[in-house]
Amino acid sequence: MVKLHSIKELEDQLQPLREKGYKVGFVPTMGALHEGHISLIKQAKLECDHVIVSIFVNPTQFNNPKDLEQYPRTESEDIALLRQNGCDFVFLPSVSEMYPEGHKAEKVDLDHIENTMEGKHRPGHFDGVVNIVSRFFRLVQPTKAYFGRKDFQQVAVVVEMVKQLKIPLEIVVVETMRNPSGLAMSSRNLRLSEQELEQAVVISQVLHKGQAWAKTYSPANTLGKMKRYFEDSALKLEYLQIVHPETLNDLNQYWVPGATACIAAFCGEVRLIDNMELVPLEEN
Ligand SMILES: Nc1ncnc2c1ncn2[C@@H]1O[C@H](COP(=O)(O)OP(=O)(O)OP(=O)(O)O)[C@@H](O)[C@H]1O
Ligand SMILES: CC(C)(CO)[C@@H](O)C(=O)[O-]
Ligand code: BAL
Repeated sequence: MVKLHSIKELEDQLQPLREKGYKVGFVPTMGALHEGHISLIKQAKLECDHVIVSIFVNPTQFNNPKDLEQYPRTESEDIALLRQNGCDFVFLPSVSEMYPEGHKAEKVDLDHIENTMEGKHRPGHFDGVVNIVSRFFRLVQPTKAYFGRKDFQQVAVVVEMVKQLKIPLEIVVVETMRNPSGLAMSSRNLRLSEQELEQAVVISQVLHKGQAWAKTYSPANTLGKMKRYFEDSALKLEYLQIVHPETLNDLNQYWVPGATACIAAFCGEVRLIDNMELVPLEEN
């Protein structure tokens, strides 16, 4: 595996591959890698000739400075894991490499998908995501880029961004990997105590309950039941919404294919997100 720190090194390695017409798969991450990230890399290896992973804790997408400061950083373990899993290149740029003086973010109109859930509760978050992901896409120029469904709204934002900026690549969405307890794998899980790890399971439990209730009740009534169930937990709910999979509008009376429940909650000081499709296609 080749370690790359500068844009010049990146370009020197990738340009010859592009000229030969190889398919390049790109997996952007913020490090503290776990099996969820590895599933993205495995998918990329199946579909592409070369796989490049970036590790960059992007300061512009953190609305909370404490969250940025405490974001887990495990670079040497990450590198070992990437080697074991056959990653070809890892790009580890510095902040000044990604945001040189005079850097201008590309502009995308996210109005309808940004003003809810993560966008609403983390002001500026998706501007930061668009800023860095568009920059990575311009530099890496991958054939395909891989994102986890765990960050459901991020996928919608990136798909919209690629459409508006007309970036020629395919976005591949990979299912959420979970611990045996059901808890969605997440780098921030590293910040949970043993007790919090157990308490956090209520997030996936309420989503599964929602799947069952959705068979009988309307979206609004399902949501009410889910919220009441969650009230008894040790976690503090930030939002729980049932949304249309493309517009991200809240659903009320009627189900649509792909209707998805999205949740953000604090487990102690750690903010966790998860989501689950409540109504699969074949049931509509
Ligand atoms: N459990 C998971 N299953 C599948 N993909 C995942 C999972 N967790 C994260 N990813 C994906 O990995 C990519 C990089 O995410 P990131 O490095 O932020 O990790 P993370 O675990 O989401 O961290 P955190 O949520 O604590 O920021 C994103 O596309 C994200 O959706
Ligand atoms: C896509 C991403 C790497 C951009 O910093 C980040 O938002 C993430 O890890 O999901
Ligand atoms: N995986 C989402 C990145 C973030 O929380 O900023």
